[in-house]
Amino acid sequence: MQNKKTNLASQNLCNDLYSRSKIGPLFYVLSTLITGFLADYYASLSMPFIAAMFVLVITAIARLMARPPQNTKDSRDAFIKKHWLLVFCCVVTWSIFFSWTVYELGLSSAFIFGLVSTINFSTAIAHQFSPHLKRALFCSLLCLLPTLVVIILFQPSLHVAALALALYIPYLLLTAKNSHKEYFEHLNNKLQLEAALLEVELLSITDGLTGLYNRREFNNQLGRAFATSNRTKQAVSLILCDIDDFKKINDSYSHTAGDDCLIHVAKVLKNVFSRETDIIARVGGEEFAIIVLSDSENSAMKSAENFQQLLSASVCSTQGHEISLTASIGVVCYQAQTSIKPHQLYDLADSAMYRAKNKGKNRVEYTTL
Ligand SMILES: Nc1nc2c(ncn2[C@@H]2O[C@H](COP(=O)(O)OP(=O)(O)OP(=O)(O)O)[C@@H](O)[C@H]2O)c(=O)[nH]1
Repeated sequence: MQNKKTNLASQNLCNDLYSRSKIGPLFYVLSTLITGFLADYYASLSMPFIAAMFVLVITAIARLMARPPQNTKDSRDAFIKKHWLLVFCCVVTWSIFFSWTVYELGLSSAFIFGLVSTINFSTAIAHQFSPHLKRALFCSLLCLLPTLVVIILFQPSLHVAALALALYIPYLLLTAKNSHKEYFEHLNNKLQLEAALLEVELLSITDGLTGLYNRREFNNQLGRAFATSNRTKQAVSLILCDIDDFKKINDSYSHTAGDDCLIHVAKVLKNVFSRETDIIARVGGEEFAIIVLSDSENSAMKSAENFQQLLSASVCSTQGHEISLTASIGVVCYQAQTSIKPHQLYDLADSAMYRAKNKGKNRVEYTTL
């Protein structure tokens, strides 16, 4: 269960990293283009500008194309590492390009535009990628610090901008930490809700005592089996089985012992009807139904007889008693070409089962269509 939750969390982290990373690369490319235009790098065919554009376009394509894997934890971990490497590449490229622009031009329209872009990028990284807090903070600072250092060392006229940037850093660190906390609170709630929904879904289709399907789900499954049979032209057999003299068991040993007997019957049924396509349901108090797909009439009959013999040869040990059980069983086989409805098949199996009761119980009766 814990493992499943960890897997779901890691899949969510992967998917979120990808979806939050989709738009960012385009802005790096756009901002570099505009800064380059404002700085007049087009006319001078500036090499740092061309190199930055080249790297940013390539990493943008790589970020968009590397979709999150859906299988193993190792492949998800590898995806996260690779994706972060690409984010790192974008940030370093922009950071070097803009620091160099600041170094070359000082105060200019390219500086103002680039500075706002730098603040935007560092904020977006710190918040959008806050699930991976350390990496997010590292890249966010990597975006800001080189520009800050260049301003301090080489552009004394821009020291006010450096002061604003320096003041922004602690604010960024604190809010990123909050985003990280909120992300995991939200993820935890989401996973808990999904798990609760799954549990409710499971409860709505199973019988609480035996863990088999309940009557409602049995009806759904029978409808589906009919549809499959009509499509594939394979036979569907329906087996109904009713525990004999169950009232006596309850009366002689207690209702709890009766419950244990029902669990015991479910176990024997699971042993006999163990194919993946076999559907076993508890359709009444001491009544069970089995849908056997793609089976010949004979083999469904054989399985039913096998179950009847195994059950009568077994004992249910409960509360210091060894209780013997038998069942009366009715079998009917549906061929796709026969024009009957699922509920009519059920009635036919039911009447076969009552024939077995009337003929002395602990036996299998078969109805031919
Ligand atoms: N312990 C237990 N008993 C149940 C449960 N559901 C139904 N029963 C009991 O199953 C018994 C069924 O009794 P009957 O319908 O008379 O059938 P029977 O005694 O098996 O007799 P035949 O069907 O003729 O063999 C009743 O006493 C119900 O109370 C359950 O979940 N647990």
